[in-house]
Amino acid sequence: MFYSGLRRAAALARFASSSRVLASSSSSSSSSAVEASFSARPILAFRRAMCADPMHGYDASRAGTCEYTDVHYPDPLDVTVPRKMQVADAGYFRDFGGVTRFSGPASTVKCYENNPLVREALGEPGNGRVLVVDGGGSMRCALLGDNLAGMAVSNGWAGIVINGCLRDSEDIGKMRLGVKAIAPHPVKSSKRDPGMREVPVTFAGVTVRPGDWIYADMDGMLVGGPEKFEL
Ligand SMILES: O=C([O-])CC(=O)C(=O)O
Ligand SMILES: [Mg+2]
Repeated sequence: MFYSGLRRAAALARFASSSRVLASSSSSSSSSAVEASFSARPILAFRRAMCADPMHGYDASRAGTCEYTDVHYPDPLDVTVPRKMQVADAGYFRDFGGVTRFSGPASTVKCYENNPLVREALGEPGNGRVLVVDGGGSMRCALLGDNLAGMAVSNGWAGIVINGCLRDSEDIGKMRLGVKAIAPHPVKSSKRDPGMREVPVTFAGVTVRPGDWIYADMDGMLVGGPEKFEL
């Protein structure tokens, strides 16, 4: 306890002195991009200072769901405050991919216990998109497996979010792909009923329209609308 208190105090002192250096040099014409980003990003600069401590191994440049909600989801209890983001219900998804932090514009599939359109979508160039599959929350079969997930990786999809199940979860966990789903299930889905592409889908307390930006990490999932957010 005592040592961690000292460590924190040292990190705070480093943060204070680095902010003084940056503040005094920011008036000069030689301000670097780092200094510019410091003034725009005090929270990230603070994290960077904390990270100078080798005991803290977290990512100093993180801009994840917590930082986005701090800025764009101002008062969680005041329902009259306008929101720029929707936040998915807690505990709805589990992370299954080898990547847990991903973002991109959504492409959507709506289907029920059938996955031909999931295959069709993942066979297209992903260009960093996130495939959002509303499988109606069925717990009776899997809408994604290792073959389809492998196609997603090869075709450049950033991630897949499934309101339903997947299989081959051990293999998917080794892939360079973000995947959120409800649960694993060993049974594959039918191939008879295609379902629908690029329609609005609603689950986990959020509505995703095609083109909406998805931000996902281990803390949750945000839907940011058609405009991409940068911190
Ligand atoms: O084929 C399916 O429907 C799911 C599957 O197992 C895979 O993608 O490997
Ligand atoms: Mg399989």
